[in-house]
Amino acid sequence: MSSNQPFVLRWGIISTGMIAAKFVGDILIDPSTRTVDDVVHKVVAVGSRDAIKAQEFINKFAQGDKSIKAHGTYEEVYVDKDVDAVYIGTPNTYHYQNSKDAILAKKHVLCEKPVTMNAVELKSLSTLAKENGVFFMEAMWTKFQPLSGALKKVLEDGRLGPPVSLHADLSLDFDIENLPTTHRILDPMLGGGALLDLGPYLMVWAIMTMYEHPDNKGEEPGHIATSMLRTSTTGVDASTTFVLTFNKTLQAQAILSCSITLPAVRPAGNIRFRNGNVVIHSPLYRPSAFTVEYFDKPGSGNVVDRTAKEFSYIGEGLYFQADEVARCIRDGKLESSEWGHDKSLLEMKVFDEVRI
Ligand SMILES: NC(=O)C1=CN([C@@H]2O[C@H](COP(=O)(O)OP(=O)(O)OC[C@H]3O[C@@H](n4cnc5c(N)ncnc54)[C@H](OP(=O)(O)O)[C@@H]3O)[C@@H](O)[C@H]2O)C=CC1
Ligand SMILES: O=C1OC[C@@H](O)[C@H](O)[C@H]1O
Repeated sequence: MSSNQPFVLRWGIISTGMIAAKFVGDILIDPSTRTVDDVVHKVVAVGSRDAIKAQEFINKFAQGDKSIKAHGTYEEVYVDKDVDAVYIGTPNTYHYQNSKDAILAKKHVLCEKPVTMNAVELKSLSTLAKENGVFFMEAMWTKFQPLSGALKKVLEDGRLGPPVSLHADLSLDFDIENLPTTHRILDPMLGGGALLDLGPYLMVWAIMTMYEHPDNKGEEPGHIATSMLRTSTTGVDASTTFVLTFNKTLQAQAILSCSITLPAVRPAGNIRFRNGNVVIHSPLYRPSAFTVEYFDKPGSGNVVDRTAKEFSYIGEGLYFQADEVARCIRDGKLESSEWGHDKSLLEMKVFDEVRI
């Protein structure tokens, strides 16, 4: 329960890469700027494989705050008694081991997407987190943006009827011809490729529009079809398309594409319902707007009512997921009800099947 004093969550940051910097920049923004007054975030430690890098990171992204400890190993963060929760921003293939080490040290964990490399790893972490009584969540920040909450309300009010199809495309041109093959997006040893990098966002849209839809009653897709194009250099997938067919309680398909060699498509998502459409703006990981269209009668395609909803906030919007972590920990929850282990597990199971 909230009291007059905000709940302070003390974070330890694992790694000093690009997204760790953005995460720290965001959680240090005054929560009142997003009308949040019940939780606040404090960075108390940064861990890098190199202590000098950790200190440089603090100087650059946390205004050189002298109260933040710079650790030269990740292990020092896990055992730091001042740390409540650990944020993991390492490459994909390290998520399992880093999360496991943090959980065994009894730290709560927010781990970057994709949470693990496969379903087996995730199941093991999920069990371990529960055994150790700690909160564990994939950093699926899109789910916690205000736009996602607003869309959920639109879907739940029932006026659109059941979903029929979702076409979603998240493409980003990484200019892979000019990247070293050791870059995280190309290197199989770091979990490179379009599916693992961009696929989690496609899954969040399929989950929001179909898996979570009240008419779906929690059923997983009954069929998955897939196709991949691989890079000639390292063999990771350059472009992947997969189709999830929800044929148990819904009669609906999510047609999902991602690419690391193509520019973004606009709009990035189109959800079709019996009674209308929802158009999602690009980029799918942080859309700033969606448009809801209603038909004159079911199935007609004749739009008679159109409403655009726009969202803006300062920073990147990575703090909304951190607020969820803080509230769950404050309230003694081991999982988020919005992005619990079941949803990450569905993502991992789908990815396992897509890669067969
Ligand atoms: N939510 C989002 O919007 C985004 C999420 N991501 C996710 O974040 C993760 C990291 O991506 P990003 O920040 O772009 O990656 P970077 O390459 O910029 O940073 C990764 C960091 O991980 C640490 N690290 C540990 N082991 C290795 C290794 N063997 N090789 C390279 N780095 C290593 C390093 O920190 P140190 O040297 O300090 O130990 C490094 O700085 C990925 O899982 C990705 O999917 C990425 C971009 C955006
Ligand atoms: O999570 C991500 O979102 C944005 C992209 O820039 C990035 O490659 C990806 O990891």
